[in-house]
Amino acid sequence: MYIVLEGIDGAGKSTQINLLKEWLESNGLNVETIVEPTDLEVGKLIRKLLTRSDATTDTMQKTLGLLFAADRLILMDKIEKLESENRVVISDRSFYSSLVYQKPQNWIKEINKYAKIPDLVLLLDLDVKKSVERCEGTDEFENEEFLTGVKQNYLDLARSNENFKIIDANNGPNKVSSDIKKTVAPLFDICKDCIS
Ligand SMILES: Nc1ncnc2c1ncn2[C@@H]1O[C@H](COP(=O)(O)OP(=O)(O)OP(=O)(O)O)[C@@H](O)[C@H]1O
Ligand SMILES: Cc1cn([C@H]2C[C@H](O)[C@@H](COP(=O)(O)O)O2)c(=O)[nH]c1=O
Repeated sequence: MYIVLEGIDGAGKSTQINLLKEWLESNGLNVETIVEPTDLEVGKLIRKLLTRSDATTDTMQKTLGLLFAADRLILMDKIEKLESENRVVISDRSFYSSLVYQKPQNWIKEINKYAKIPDLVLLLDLDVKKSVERCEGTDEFENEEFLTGVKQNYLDLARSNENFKIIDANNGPNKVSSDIKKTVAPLFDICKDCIS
């Protein structure tokens, strides 16, 4: 099972991944987490480029699109292997991030054609103002105008992809966590009504 958490910057993905992992493990499942961009060479280069003042220009976005796709491709064999060992793979972001942050969409789809489609995408939907407040502002993407477009792109994707579930990320971390558990529980035959 390949579960992905998506959302604009600061939506609470890493907080919720930790809580979800702990809860699934307490229910007897083996869980492995992964993060995009990775901490491998390409991922490190991406993190550096994200702080450049020209990171949102058309040319740099295409460059980043290619780098994100390459960084992601390295992870695909690892995900397959973990799944074959019956591990639940929870990922912080996926190719859907490229579809909403980079463009043009058809080209992004093409260069990500070998990326694995997640079984479930939990879209943490947060108000853009809250996102900007939560972020440190080190990356060029962390501004209200850019993230307003990204949030809309996510909602459009959620509408056209059945593997998406929208979670209201404006609530406190415990409420967000219980909403996520209720969404995930049926996949593993865990009692939904036992979640507080
Ligand atoms: N539900 C919540 N309510 C209020 N603050 C939260 C909530 N969830 C997370 N935070 C805080 O918001 C900040 C960003 O959270 P987190 O790192 O989990 O988000 P993220 O989506 O992984 O961020 P990024 O996209 O920047 O990696 C942290 O300071 C975290 O403590
Ligand atoms: C995978 C991926 C990520 N991004 C952007 C989204 C964020 O602004 C940063 C990643 O940092 P975070 O710690 O997850 O906030 O990169 C992107 O534009 N395209 C992608 O494919």
